[in-house]
Amino acid sequence: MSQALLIKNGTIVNDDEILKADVLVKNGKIVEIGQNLHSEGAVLVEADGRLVIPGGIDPHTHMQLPFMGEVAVDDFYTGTRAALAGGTTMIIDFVIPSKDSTPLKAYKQWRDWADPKVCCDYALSMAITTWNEEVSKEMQMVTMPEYGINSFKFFLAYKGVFMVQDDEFYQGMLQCAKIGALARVHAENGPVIAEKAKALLDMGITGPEGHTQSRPEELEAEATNRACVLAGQANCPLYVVHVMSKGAARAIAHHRQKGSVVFGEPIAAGLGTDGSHYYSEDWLTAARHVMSPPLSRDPTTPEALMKLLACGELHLVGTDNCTFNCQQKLAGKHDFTKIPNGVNGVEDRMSIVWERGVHRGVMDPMRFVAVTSSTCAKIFNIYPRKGRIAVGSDADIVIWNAKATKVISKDHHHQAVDYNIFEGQEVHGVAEMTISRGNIVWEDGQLSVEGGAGKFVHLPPYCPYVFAAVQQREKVIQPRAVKRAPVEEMAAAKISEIQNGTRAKVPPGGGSKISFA
Ligand SMILES: NC(=O)NCCC(=O)O
Ligand SMILES: [Zn+2]
Ligand SMILES: [Zn+2]
Repeated sequence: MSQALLIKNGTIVNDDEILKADVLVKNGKIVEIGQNLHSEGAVLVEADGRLVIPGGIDPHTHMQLPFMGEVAVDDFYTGTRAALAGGTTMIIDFVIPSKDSTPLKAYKQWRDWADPKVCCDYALSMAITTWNEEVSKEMQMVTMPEYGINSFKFFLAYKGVFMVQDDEFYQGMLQCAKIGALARVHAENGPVIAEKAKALLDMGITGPEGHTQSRPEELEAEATNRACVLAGQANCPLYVVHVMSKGAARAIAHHRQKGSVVFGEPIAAGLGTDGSHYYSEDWLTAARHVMSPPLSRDPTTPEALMKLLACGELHLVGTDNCTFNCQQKLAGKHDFTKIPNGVNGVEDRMSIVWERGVHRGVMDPMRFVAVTSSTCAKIFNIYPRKGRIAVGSDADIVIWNAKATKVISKDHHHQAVDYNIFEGQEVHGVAEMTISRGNIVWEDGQLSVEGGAGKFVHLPPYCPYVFAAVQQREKVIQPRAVKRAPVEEMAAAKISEIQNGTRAKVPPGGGSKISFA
């Protein structure tokens, strides 16, 4: 049981309100919000001049992911500690079964890895990397309450590794719709990328610049559009992970305007830096930025994505945190297709969004809370337990100092990775204190939390925020049969009409509904 906390004189920001009030926390929950609160024995937290916001939720991480022959260096311990230091109190990590595993086996593996190590709360989303009856059944199983999965991710890239074909993706989405789960998609055209990569290598382009040249933005936009079309055909809600380009964002907006239920997730990397690094003459600098889809080569993309987030065309910010040290990146020193894909972000996401969104005047603080926390809680069906400062909500709270600045650097970040793609960037907006489940875990630049302190959060299916419209649509768009007379009768009547050059007579016994004008 955690000690009671009384947060005094702060300004609470939710996604729809800003108010000055005190917040009382007991036993890991918010128990009272009001003016001039007192509580005997509670630890006082002075928040005058600071914002009191719901802890950030990162919807997209890959802690200790085995990928491309390496294992991501930020594990569930270092990764979630770093998250807390940056004001994120919950992550949603991806279970990614290898082609020869199954969803259930992989689920158990991820829980075994994560449960003893996590420092903040976490939930899981399941990737579907193979398609067969068993996988389809296990999808249903893991959406049961004891497992707590309510979303499945399909890769349209990484041919031969995680990629599924369009028909498998479509069938997977039909199953998602049936079991009340959200489909998520990594949208790139895997087969064409594989062709392009081979052609570039044949030309002698082996460096990280080949990574971006093999993955033109059009291939992300094409796959995003295709995914939205197929989701529409399956009447399944869709969530596009790591939206990296304007074209992909445009495809999402286009389908939303047509009535599709589709959400777009840009990531900290795509908002905070760009793809110019791939052309750096320093191989390591370029390789450190290798991720898929690549960072946009268009320098105006980060600001454009931020504006789309601000106006509601994009919805929430993830990180795709999947970190490989320089030594691991060197696996691709002679062949860019072998550079492990992935970058950092889990620690810096909140400050990057504040700096480039709120500080630069693109979005207001309520929208900041929406895109870093509340919308994620709504989409994954845990709102308002998470994502809101409200009585009854979990006490995952950040005391946010909008005036403070920091310079991001690998030298003092808390991640295990030995570089930072935001190196040297000065950001306004800093998590001064992070409270997780009612415990102060980050204060005065110090972390005090142990592995296993975080808890697994079960995500229930059939989230109304995601499913209300598609469920109603399902009723409206039921396939429709036309009632006709038996084809044999019709054929006989037609033949007789043609032979006699006259109208067919009603056959003995009648019964035909065919009318001839
Ligand atoms: N994005 C990336 O490059 N690495 C992590 C795996 C994925 O999400 O595609
Ligand atoms: Zn991906
Ligand atoms: Zn990812």
